[in-house]
Amino acid sequence: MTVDGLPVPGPLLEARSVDRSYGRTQALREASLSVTAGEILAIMGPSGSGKSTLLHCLAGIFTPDAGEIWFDGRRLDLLSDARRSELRRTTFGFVFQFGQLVPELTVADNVALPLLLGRARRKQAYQRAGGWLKRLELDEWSERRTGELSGGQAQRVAIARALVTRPKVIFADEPTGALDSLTGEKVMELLVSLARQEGATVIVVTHDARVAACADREVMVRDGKVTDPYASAAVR
Ligand SMILES: Nc1ncnc2c1ncn2[C@@H]1O[C@H](COP(=O)(O)OP(=O)(O)OP(=O)(O)O)[C@@H](O)[C@H]1O
Repeated sequence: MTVDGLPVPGPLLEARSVDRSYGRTQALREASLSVTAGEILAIMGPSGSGKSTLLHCLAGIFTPDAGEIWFDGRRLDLLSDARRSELRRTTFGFVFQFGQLVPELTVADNVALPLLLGRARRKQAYQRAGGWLKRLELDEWSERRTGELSGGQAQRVAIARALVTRPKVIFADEPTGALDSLTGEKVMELLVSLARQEGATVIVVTHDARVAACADREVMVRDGKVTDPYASAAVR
C-alpha cells in the first residue's frame, strides 16, 4: 500500500478474530489487533477482560482456539512449539510485573542468560550484558544477586535482559504494577526511550493511565474484545 507515492508499512504483528478459552471461561472472543513496526502500544481494560491472554497469544506463548496470529508476514500460530519458542528467545523480549529474574544468579548472569540460552559465546554474552548494564546505570550492581535490588532496579535489570537480544518486539505485562507511581513512570519512560533507540516495537499491558500515556496508541480490551477507546468515546 502507498500514500502519496510513499510505501506505508504493513502490520508487524496482528491478531485476527482470536478466540481463547480456559475451560468454560472464554477469555478472548474474536479479538483483533494490529501493531506496526516501531509502535509503542498500550493495552488497557478492566481486570479479567483478557489483556494478558491477548498478550500471550500475540507472543506465541498460547495458541488461539480460533483465529490467526501473524508476525512479520507469517502465521505465528501455525508454527511448531519449538519454532515458537525459538522466536520468543531470538526475536521477542519480555518484561513482567515482578521482573522474574533468577534470584540465585547475579545481575550480570540474568542479563547474559538469554544470549547464553541462544548459545552465544560466554565472553561475548557477558560483554553485551555489561554494555546494557552500563547503559542502564546498573554496572556497579552487576556482581550482586538480584534479591538485593530495589523494585525499580530489578525492573531495569529486566529491561536490560529483554533488550539484550535486540528483539523486534518487547511484550510487557504490567511492568510497573509492583512499583510506586513515580518509579513506575521512570521505568516506563526508560523502556520506551530505549525501545525507540533500538527500533523495537513495545506492547504493554497496564492498568495505569500514566504508563499508557507514554505509548503512541492505546487500545481497550473489554469482555475479550479489543476496542479503540477513542472510537468508543465517540459513540457514547
Ligand atoms: N489459567 C487460567 N485458568 C482459568 N481461567 C483463567 C486463567 N487465566 C485467566 N483466566 C480467566 O480468563 C479471563 C481473562 O484473564 P486475563 O488474565 O487475560 O485478563 P486480564 O485483563 O489480563 O486481567 P488482569 O488485569 O486482572 O490481569 C478471566 O476471566 C480470568 O479469570
